[in-house]
Amino acid sequence: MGGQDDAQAALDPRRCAFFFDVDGTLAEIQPRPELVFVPPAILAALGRLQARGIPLAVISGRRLVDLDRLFAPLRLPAAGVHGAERRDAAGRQQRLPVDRAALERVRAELAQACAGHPDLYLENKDVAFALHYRLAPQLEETARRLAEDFARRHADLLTLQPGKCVFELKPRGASKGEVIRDFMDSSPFAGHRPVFVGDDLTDEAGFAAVNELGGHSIKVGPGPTAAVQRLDSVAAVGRWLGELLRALGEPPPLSFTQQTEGPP
Ligand SMILES: O=P(O)(O)OC[C@H]1O[C@H](O[C@H]2O[C@H](CO)[C@@H](O)[C@H](O)[C@H]2O)[C@H](O)[C@@H](O)[C@@H]1O
Repeated sequence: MGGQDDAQAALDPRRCAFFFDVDGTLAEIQPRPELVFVPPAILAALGRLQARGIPLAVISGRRLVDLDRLFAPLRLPAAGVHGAERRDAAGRQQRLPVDRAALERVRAELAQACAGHPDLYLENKDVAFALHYRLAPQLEETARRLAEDFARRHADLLTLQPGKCVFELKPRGASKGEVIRDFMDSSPFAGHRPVFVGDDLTDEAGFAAVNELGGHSIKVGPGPTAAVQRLDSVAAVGRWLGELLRALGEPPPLSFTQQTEGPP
């Protein structure tokens, strides 16, 4: 634990650029994707860090349009769909080139394949597809087989990305590690020490990237990881954000104060 404590103590927020995964990191996992919300105290903390000029971005499997809804009124630099969509700090958007007509054919084929399994939830992200089995855990193997089959037959377009109760088909070349590297080459991130906080398998590429760049990686929750520090929960991420604000001489949002200091 001493190593982790030292690593955390060494984090001077003025010298860092922060990258955050969303589901399971800044927001609690929910039974369905559309039920997710970012706790107000976390939104407030991100807003204050951004207002202080600390470079930060969210790096998510979700689409940019969904991220803007989740983080409103903030409009953060962001990568969506595991890095396939990007918006830099100046608001410029970029997308990995994809064959939309071919992806539409895949979507239709997947929808047909899932029609026999109404308890599987197929999330359509335009350039990626997520097969969710959270509400039907008995269908895990069915979802895995379907996703593996599609990934094999459409390997020119899509790559398999397993996650929490989900098998995703993401565009070839989409990687959280690559997108963090790209952000680190651009203003206002360049010259800072990258810190990435995430919870899931897709985040391991991000942990590897920041480790290689001499940065700091933080895994939320249990499970094997390349990250060098661990936080227990979304609430712990919230308290950690509060510590960053304290280091900047700002009071943490009220609910973090209550969580960290306990009853009066
Ligand atoms: O990279 P992230 O920001 O963590 O996004 C990963 C995926 O998150 C969502 O699915 C996950 O969260 C859902 C809501 O809590 C949960 O129901 C599901 O089981 C999880 O897999 C989202 O729906 C995906 O599109 C994201 O790629």
